[in-house]
Amino acid sequence: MNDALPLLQVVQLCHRYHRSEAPALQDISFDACRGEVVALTGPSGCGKSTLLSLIGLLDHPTSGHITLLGQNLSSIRQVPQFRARHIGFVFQFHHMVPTMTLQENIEAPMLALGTDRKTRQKQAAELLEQMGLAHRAAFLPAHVSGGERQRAAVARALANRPALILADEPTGNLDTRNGERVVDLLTQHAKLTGALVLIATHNPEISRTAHRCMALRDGQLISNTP
Ligand SMILES: Nc1ncnc2c1ncn2[C@@H]1O[C@H](COP(=O)(O)OP(=O)(O)OP(=O)(O)O)[C@@H](O)[C@H]1O
Repeated sequence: MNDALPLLQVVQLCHRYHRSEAPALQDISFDACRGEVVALTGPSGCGKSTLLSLIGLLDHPTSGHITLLGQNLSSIRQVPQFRARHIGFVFQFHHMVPTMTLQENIEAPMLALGTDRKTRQKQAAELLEQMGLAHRAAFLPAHVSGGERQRAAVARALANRPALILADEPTGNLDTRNGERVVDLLTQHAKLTGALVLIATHNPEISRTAHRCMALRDGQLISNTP
């Protein structure tokens, strides 16, 4: 892909859920580049999660198109593989597999791509170290703190070194200190790897520290400011 092109291009995106009267998204257009941290803000129900789910190939738009890494998402044949390779997700609730240790949870996305065992173990150990979790590698999610679980969820999202991280209220369930740590880790990752990080949030601190803030209201993009 040409590095001068935006990593993500969203063009006239509209989405209407089955049987709902008002559209969840209306005519959304924007570009975003490698290494950017973009906060997506707006009141509850304005369309933030919907936008992330369309960009993350979890749903199909009613109209408009999205280009990621130079590829129109509607033309992608092997969606699970594309998603696993290029997109990392962080949600408000961690969604870790409860019967797997933190190390195993972090290795899981690499296993899905067929990464060999030695590489998986090495990369998971490095990520655990970066997240300050090396001492928790062999613990089950239920046996660590909420902040540690969420950092492990961030590590899992970064495991395949995706070009795009989609984070939906990643600090919504954390206290201020743990929330800041999660955002710092995502920001550091964007800087080091050139990944684009999109964070849907109600947290004003994230909007303040992001490189750019996009505000939605009633499904429309009402501002897009550095
Ligand atoms: N699966 C669904 N079926 C029908 N309507 C939906 C569905 N998911 C969301 N909506 C509606 O789409 C609109 C946008 O919802 P969305 O979850 O994207 O908002 P949000 O900004 O992420 O909200 P929050 O900040 O509360 O998470 C809302 O009116 C919501 O009720």
